[in-house]
Amino acid sequence: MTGLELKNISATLEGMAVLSGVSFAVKPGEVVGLIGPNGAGKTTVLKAALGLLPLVGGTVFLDGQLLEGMNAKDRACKVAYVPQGAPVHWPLTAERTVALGRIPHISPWQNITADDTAAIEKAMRVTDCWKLRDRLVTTLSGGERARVLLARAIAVNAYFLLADEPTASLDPAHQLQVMEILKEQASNGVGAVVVMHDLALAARTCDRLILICEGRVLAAGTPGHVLTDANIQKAFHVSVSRWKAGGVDMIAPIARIDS
Ligand SMILES: Nc1ncnc2c1ncn2[C@@H]1O[C@H](COP(=O)(O)OP(=O)(O)OP(=O)(O)O)[C@@H](O)[C@H]1O
Repeated sequence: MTGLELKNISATLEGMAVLSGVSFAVKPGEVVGLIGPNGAGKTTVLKAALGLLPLVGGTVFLDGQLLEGMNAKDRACKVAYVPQGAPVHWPLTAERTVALGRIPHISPWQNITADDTAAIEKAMRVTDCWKLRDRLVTTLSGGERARVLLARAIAVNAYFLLADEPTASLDPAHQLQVMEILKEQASNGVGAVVVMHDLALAARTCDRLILICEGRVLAAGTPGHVLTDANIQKAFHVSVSRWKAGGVDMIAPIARIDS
């Protein structure tokens, strides 16, 4: 597996240009943070990388192959997705919800195998939701549901994991845990792209950051290269404070800057 590569992606939604010439690649074994202000186009980038969006320009390659030339089952086995906001539509148990992650691997009319059952349990244990397995997902808290949906994506055993704000509704310990899980997935060869708004968490946990602003890549590279005062001011219209705590570089917004 060589990587997931977006080349010069442009997309228009309801007549409005949403992405313009977005290019970046994710390699197996790295965690890439996708950051940027609300409405910048981060979710749209993930949808483009999943082949869920008609593009007006550009190409997505998965392992050197054109994504649009691959069938849906193949794509779904290779790239897993954690959607934003932990939406759930059916009153399934948490375990059955996670089992949905195995669908791309199951042939029509085939029952789930011991491998599927093992993948489901493993994904639920690493995301700390095995104890929730018999609960209906519709009765779970937002944070519990978010962990179940992360488990569903991990259960796919895909080469790439695209997660849209998987830490958004989590308490501090579970935020750190989710990032640790993504790093552990990466150490096993998975390439992860994670959308996040917490710049300090992104800086300390991602190998690289891509800063999206108004549908374009404003900066890409190491957290130190991307999170400059100038880039943060341009993208987020805030000034930040930086300090070290317990050997960790911290960064927090301190004031809005009117543009
Ligand atoms: N289906 C759609 N039809 C029309 N416009 C859309 C559609 N989906 C997204 N957009 C617009 O595209 C732009 C980018 O949206 P996107 O969801 O990718 O932003 P984002 O960076 O993920 O934002 P956030 O941080 O708020 O989640 C926004 O202006 C949004 O209103």
